Amino acid sequence: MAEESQKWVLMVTAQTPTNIAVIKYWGKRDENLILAINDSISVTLDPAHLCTTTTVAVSPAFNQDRMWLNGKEISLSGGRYQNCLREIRARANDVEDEKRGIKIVKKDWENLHVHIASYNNFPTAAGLASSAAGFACLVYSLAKLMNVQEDNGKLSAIARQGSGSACRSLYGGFVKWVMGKEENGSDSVAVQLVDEKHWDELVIIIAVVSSRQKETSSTSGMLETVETSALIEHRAKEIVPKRIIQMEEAIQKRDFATFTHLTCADSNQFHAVCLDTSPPIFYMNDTSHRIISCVEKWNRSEGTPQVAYTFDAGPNAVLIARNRTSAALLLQRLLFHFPPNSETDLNSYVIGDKSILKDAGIQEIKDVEALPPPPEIKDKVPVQKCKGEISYFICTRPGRGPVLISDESQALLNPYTGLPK
Ligand SMILES: Nc1ncnc2c1ncn2[C@@H]1O[C@H](COP(=O)(O)OP(=O)(O)OP(=O)(O)O)[C@@H](O)[C@H]1O
Ligand SMILES: C[C@@](O)(CCOP(=O)(O)OP(=O)(O)O)CC(=O)O
Repeated sequence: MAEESQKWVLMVTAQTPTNIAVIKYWGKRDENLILAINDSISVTLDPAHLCTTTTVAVSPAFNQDRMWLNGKEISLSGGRYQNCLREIRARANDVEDEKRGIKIVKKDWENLHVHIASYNNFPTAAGLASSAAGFACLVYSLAKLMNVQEDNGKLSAIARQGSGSACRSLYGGFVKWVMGKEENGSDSVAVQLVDEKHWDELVIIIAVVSSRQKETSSTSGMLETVETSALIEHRAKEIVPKRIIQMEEAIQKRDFATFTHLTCADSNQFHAVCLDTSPPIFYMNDTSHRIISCVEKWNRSEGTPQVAYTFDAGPNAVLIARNRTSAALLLQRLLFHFPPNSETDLNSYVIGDKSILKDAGIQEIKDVEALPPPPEIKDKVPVQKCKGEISYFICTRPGRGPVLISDESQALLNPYTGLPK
């Protein structure tokens, strides 16, 4: 280590996407290593709309590992953070910054401490998979800082130990988490099925459902399911393996009808095993059910599916439309059924890729008010409008995997002090 200049701070900043499973992970065979009881498949969401940015720094001046999440210091003492930090440190290599005269040799990493600052550009712990983007970004940025020479597949096995779903955020496009067979989890890794350009006409609309409900965390929920549900074993052993094969084929062929059938069926089965848990776990609420019925009615009336729905451990709907035209028609339907509260402006009600709103012919609130009932419900009275049940919509698309951010102005830590800016 360059003893003469004890004050240097070396930093790396990275950005990592979140992901939504279309074949769900639910249930572990090892709680500590986070090993799943079935394979899962997800789509990575465009980091332009939902992502984590993390800056990691090392300096001989730091006397302990510290982390700030969304500006607030949090403890790193939890087992999941410790497992990720230990696994990354064990793979660290020599790092040299010749210009600044900094040299860290492999064994120095055992004694050097890190500072971590992370920011989610979407609500944390709100059922939008912040832990997935968060742990993927933590592992990816630390690996770059410490010159870890492993590919993203190997890094995914470390991110997995932070949160299972995080392993799938190491890649863009469609990603499979292979559950693996090894007891030490070395073969429980993420693999990219196709990149984000393969099926780029898909449009994703997330309905963030207003909810004051206290939810059961995914971690404890899936543990209770494995312990008490009679259905979960059948799902993991018989149903999911077949669906994984079919889903991979549907993705390769861009077969939207099969994709929709599998995505909706798997989401519904995941919620069915939650209901089969004792005590039962309710993640979806009445609003979620209303969204399902709106989509089901529309898909049925069209003959060919226009949109797939999937729900994680919460009431929020993730709706995957076959193309921009279907996405615009979907948004019209969603805004018809779920108009914003009078105090909410349209600009903050539909966020992300607002061009979908334009395609839907909606520029202002009066355009929402003027929306006619969708034809598939026209003759069925009374038409139900549920004002204020949705907090907001995020329009996005499949996106890329992690990237390094070289623009230092975007770093979250001060380059001289290593403390949050
Ligand atoms: N940017 C981040 N960096 C590191 N850890 C994070 C980050 N964001 C979230 N986390 C961790 O994830 C936890 C939140 O995970 P939790 O599973 O409760 O919510 P979620 O992932 O947003 O929702 P869900 O899993 O239901 O989709 C936080 O308490 C924190 O420990
Ligand atoms: C419903 C899910 O979103 C469950 C995600 O569970 P987590 O990855 O959050 O759980 P832990 O591994 O205990 O951290 C489905 C999925 O993402 O596959």
